[in-house]
Amino acid sequence: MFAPPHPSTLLSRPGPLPALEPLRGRTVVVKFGGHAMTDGTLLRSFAEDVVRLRQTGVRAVVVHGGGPQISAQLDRLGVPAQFLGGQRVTTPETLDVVRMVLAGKVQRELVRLLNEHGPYAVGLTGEDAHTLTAVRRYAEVGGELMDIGLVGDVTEVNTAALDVLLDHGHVPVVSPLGRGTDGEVYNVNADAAAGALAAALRAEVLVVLTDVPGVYADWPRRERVLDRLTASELELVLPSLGGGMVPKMESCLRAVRAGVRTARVLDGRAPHALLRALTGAPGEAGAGTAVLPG
Ligand SMILES: Nc1ncnc2c1ncn2[C@@H]1O[C@H](COP(=O)(O)OP(=O)(O)O)[C@@H](O)[C@H]1O
Ligand SMILES: CC(=O)N[C@@H](CCC(=O)OP(=O)(O)O)C(=O)O
Repeated sequence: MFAPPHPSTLLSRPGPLPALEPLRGRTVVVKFGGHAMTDGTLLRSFAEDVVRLRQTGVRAVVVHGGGPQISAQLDRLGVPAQFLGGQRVTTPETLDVVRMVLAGKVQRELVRLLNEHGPYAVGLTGEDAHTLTAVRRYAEVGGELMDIGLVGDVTEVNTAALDVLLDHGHVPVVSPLGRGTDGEVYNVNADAAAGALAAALRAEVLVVLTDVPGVYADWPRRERVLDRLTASELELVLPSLGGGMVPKMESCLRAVRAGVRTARVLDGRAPHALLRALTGAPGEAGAGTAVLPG
């Protein structure tokens, strides 16, 4: 069986990485979930991988989450965190904290780590330059539509600012917030933001880094991970998925249906998980679940 190259081999020489050559000039959207941001070492290893993509001429876009980090901050402020249908109930007060944590803390930390390697990263939120336009979404609970506040669905993506940054060799780091045409700012699920961006940018690959090795076939049993699914197979599997996996797989489906060649969901808590995923083949250790056209 193929053994993925050890990260130290991947990173022993600085500069372009030959194994990434097929992606040169292509766009790769990486969603880094809050549950995968376990410690500083891991954030550093993630930043190294993204820089490696950039150094190989890959147009890399990072979309970050931060759900657990938002909940921790709300807890510190004594504001209860509440989710309905997998989305955070977002009052105006909660939105302030969401914006503060996403754009002021998580995004800043990623930008700082990426820029330790060179003048690469530029942070922005979906509000900037109308990158993400959103409309209020309601949660469906037991067949009923519930008001969950300032939570949005992405209806439009304007890639103009991202294109300029990518054309100049920058790595955009995008916080999942959206601008409403009604003058509101909306809290957008980070998986949904990443899927919409991957689709609009016609990315080659969407990588979703989370805290499970991929999609478990018999959830909630954690025995067998699916190594690949076509978009049509995924449509059949979607109703069996739970919790946080639903928006991830909906986003992968949206991206692949829009022309993205591969969407992958994998465990981002292993060092250099991103490079391993992009340089290995489906089914290999650490490669996660691949969603393919068809
Ligand atoms: N079929 C499934 N396979 C794997 N994980 C699943 C499945 N269904 C639900 N999950 C849950 O989805 C979680 C990942 O989503 P989430 O907690 O939102 O992470 P993130 O912060 O990375 O977005 C997993 O930890 C797991 O509990
Ligand atoms: C509407 C909604 O739920 N938004 C999310 C945005 C952050 C996110 O999605 O972060 P993860 O990827 O780490 O889960 C939230 O407020 O938690």
